[in-house]
Amino acid sequence: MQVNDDLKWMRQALDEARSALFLASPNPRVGCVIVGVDGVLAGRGFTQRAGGPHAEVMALRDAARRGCSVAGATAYVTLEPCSHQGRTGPCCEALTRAGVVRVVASIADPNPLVGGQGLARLRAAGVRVDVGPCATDSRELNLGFFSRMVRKTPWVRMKIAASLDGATALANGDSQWITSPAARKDGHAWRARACAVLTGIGTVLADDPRLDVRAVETDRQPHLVVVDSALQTPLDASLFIAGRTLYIYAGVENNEKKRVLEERGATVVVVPDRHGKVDLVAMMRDLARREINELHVEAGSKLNGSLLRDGLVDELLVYLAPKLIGEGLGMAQMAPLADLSQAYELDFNSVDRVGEDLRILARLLGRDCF
Ligand SMILES: NC(=O)C1=CN([C@@H]2O[C@H](COP(=O)(O)OP(=O)(O)OC[C@H]3O[C@@H](n4cnc5c(N)ncnc54)[C@H](OP(=O)(O)O)[C@@H]3O)[C@@H](O)[C@H]2O)C=CC1
Ligand SMILES: Nc1c(N[C@@H]2O[C@H](COP(=O)(O)O)[C@@H](O)[C@H]2O)[nH]c(=O)[nH]c1=O
Repeated sequence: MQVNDDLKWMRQALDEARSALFLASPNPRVGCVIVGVDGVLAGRGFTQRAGGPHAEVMALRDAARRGCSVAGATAYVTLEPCSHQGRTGPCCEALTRAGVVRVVASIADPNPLVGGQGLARLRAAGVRVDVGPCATDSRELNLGFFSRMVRKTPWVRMKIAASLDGATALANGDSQWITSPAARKDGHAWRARACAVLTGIGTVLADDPRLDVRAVETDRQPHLVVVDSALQTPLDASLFIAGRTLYIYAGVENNEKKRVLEERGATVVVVPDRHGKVDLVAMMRDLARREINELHVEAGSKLNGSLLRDGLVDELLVYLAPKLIGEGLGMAQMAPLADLSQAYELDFNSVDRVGEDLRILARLLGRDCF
């Protein structure tokens, strides 16, 4: 009976966590539900913007607002409560101080600053602790955070808009638009959940894109990352948007260009590979240090091909329009394979219709095993 109740309440806590999808980054999306001794919901909440209250504190505040007692209550939290003084106070203390006697956590926190200590502190304070319900869902919702904490690189999702025959642009570079407004709006929702959007200088020069979130409501814009070896980003490019964090990764030192781009508001990071291009592996590590959990790639076929070659892509988000374009630019430029055993293997996670287009979410095999 208790197992069923635990699942029921943890699913509600997960619903709370999903409300933080666009908001919590770079913190994990966490939800909390507090159930009183009478078995009735006392309070619920989810992680706010970075620096704001965590889910547990929001749920305690909600209970206070409703006038519900939490003495003797059980708290369901989708991630181990934090035990450290970060931008906010430790949540395990807030729970014990409020009189919570049992905490059910979906999964332990992969953050080395927390890693089991939150649960240990709760137990030391006499709180009964259980771990496990809905662990897969909680981790999946925070794959970017888990990836950054465990692998020290972001979770990389490559978005591609293509015709049914796999073209992402005409041979002359024109690509606007291949997919329908509904699919493009859906793409904005995927941008919104990411910590950062990444593109290449080829796309910047061809499209002069903004790569921000406009088609869906959000309180937080993802950062933008441009891969631009020779710092060719034009100073009047549309991607310079006041207030947005912009990183430009270069492959060569050029102090004069760096200075003018930084005056324009960008942060220039030089990570050269052997050819004077951007070292994409070093860039990913650097992005993780800058607290990028989920990275949403919207680049052309050259950069897409290099990211795949370097083993940096975790999943593809492909929109397929019911159009045939014929000769054009492909999804990802790759060296010819010698035989089919070298093909990248993926799993189709989901296939949905969005407007008149198809949306395919496909994960490279084994990428989520960390
Ligand atoms: N339909 C769709 O989903 C999309 C279509 N497009 C289309 O794609 C076209 C642009 O494609 P493309 O020219 O391939 O542009 P990319 O966005 O792939 O940028 C490629 C450039 O990135 C730079 N770069 C730096 N380091 C690396 C590296 N390690 N590996 C690879 N590239 C690196 C290179 O320029 P440098 O050496 O100068 O730094 C390279 O030319 C446009 O026509 C655009 O409309 C673009 C995005 C999405
Ligand atoms: N052509 C194409 C896409 N192209 C992507 O959208 C970028 C433009 O973004 P923005 O300037 O923010 O509107 C462009 O540079 C490229 O990365 N996306 C799609 O969903 N469908 C499409 O058919």
